[in-house]
Amino acid sequence: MKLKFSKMHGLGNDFVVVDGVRQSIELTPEQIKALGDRRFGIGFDQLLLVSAPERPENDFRYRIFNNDGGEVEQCGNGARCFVRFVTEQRLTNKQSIRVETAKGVIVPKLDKSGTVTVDMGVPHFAPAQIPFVADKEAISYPLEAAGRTVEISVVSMGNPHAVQVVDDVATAPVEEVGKAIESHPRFPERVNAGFMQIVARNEIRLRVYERGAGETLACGTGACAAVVAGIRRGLLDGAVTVHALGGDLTIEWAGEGAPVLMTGPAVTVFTGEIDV
Ligand SMILES: N[C@H](CCC[C@H](N)C(=O)O)C(=O)O
Repeated sequence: MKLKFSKMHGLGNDFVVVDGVRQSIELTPEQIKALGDRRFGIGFDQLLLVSAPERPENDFRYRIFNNDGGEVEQCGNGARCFVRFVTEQRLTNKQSIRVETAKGVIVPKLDKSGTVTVDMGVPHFAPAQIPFVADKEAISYPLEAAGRTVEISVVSMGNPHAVQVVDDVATAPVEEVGKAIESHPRFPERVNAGFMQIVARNEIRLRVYERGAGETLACGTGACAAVVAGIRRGLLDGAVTVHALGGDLTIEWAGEGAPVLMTGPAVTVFTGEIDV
């Protein structure tokens, strides 16, 4: 079968985006892993599948697969690429679209300058995916990982994040500690591990060891989770600039019960087709 796709990225977090509206697509986890291989396949951090919505009031459905083949609930950088994709592919002429995900509806908006702002929904702090927080929700928790005790905040943006504050992201043990946190027994569905350096009350540097993909150049939901954790810890306020390895995002959160707004770029590198 010929699979048409776009290769895209949000700050170097890269994606293969597939139109599942005009193509009927069924990919197994093994096929997704093979497509994601950076030597033998196309290569990506995540594969994004665009399809028709289940409810009439929404415009699209959005399925997200890490390059380990596993399906997950949410992807922030992918949401920005999603709206650029459906616009470029003339699947919609709307500027702002309602997109169904596994954990609720997000609303990406493509503005004239090509920047995208996404309402990423309301963060949660005792998600069912992470049972140990359910009965004693706190701002942060001690966690034994890779032979050391770290203090993590748990934030769900639909997908789960464990965020810690470090003195300097450049020297943070992201590979060793991130890997240990990602597959820690306290996270039965695994977790994304964020390492945040506070630069100012409206500025952080962030690295994320992503569940199912390893460290990426940027993580949109990770940036949302880090800013929410920083605000809850009393370290950040207002609109926060997040410096990821691949570039900058702006994250805004007005506090408990409010949605998180993420603004940043989305780039199409090339389109192609491949036999699967
Ligand atoms: N690795 C994540 C999915 C991709 C999230 C990231 N690429 C983003 O931009 O939010 C997870 O397993 O929950």
